[in-house]
Amino acid sequence: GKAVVIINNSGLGEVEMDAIIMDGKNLASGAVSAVKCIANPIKLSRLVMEKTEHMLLTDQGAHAFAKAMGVPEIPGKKLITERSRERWEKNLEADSNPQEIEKDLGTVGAVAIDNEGNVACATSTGGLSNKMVGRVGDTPCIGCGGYADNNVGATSTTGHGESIMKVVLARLVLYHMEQGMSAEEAADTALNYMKTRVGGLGGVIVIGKSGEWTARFSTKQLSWAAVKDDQLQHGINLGELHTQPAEEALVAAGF
Ligand SMILES: NC(=O)C[C@H](N)C(=O)O
Repeated sequence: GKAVVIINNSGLGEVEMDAIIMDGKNLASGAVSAVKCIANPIKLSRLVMEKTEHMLLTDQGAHAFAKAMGVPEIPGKKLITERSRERWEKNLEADSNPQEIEKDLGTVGAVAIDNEGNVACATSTGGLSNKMVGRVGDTPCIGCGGYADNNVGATSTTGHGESIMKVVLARLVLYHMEQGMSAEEAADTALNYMKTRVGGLGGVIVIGKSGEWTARFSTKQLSWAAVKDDQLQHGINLGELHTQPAEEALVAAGF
């Protein structure tokens, strides 16, 4: 059997977030795990990267650091959407399947390249619904939730965290690119390995050092968008691809 779950967020309904950011130029990175009441965990991760000698701060120490840096705390309830609250409640029912990651839509990731060939990645998540208190997922772990190296490219991942950690998914994608695969081939090969080796599903966004990019996933959907030369491309389902001027999309979104 499984270990007895003593403390579970199922009872608390609170949000604990993990995040990472990485700079491909010097392999610097910063991460936070198990933080609550922080509006922008990636910004806090960036402060860990830029203002400390360390790479990952967790829980109480991360909060003390946030306070010292003047990062305000927000009410935890502000981080909870109606949809995620409903899911949490549904997962409390005896016949529920909280492990189902297909609907864990709280993870946000980004990869980028500038005109000097510097790449970077960032990932932020509330993790899996109804997880144990103190459970840290893949997202803040370097090489799992993300990795960036100017010599290869950058990746940000989403999906079943425990599976992602087993295969060190972000670094695995970049490894395949180092071995000569295209970004797309590398993403598919790594995701397929995770599926066949440990039965885990997920998605990755990838950018190569020469600017080629891809969004690939073994889950049913992945919401992705990319901007290049003022053109916006986006999709959700397999094979879905829309293109429009970025300017037009920004106006439509109210910016
Ligand atoms: N939906 C997600 O991406 C969850 C995240 N990878 C985690 O396991 O914490």
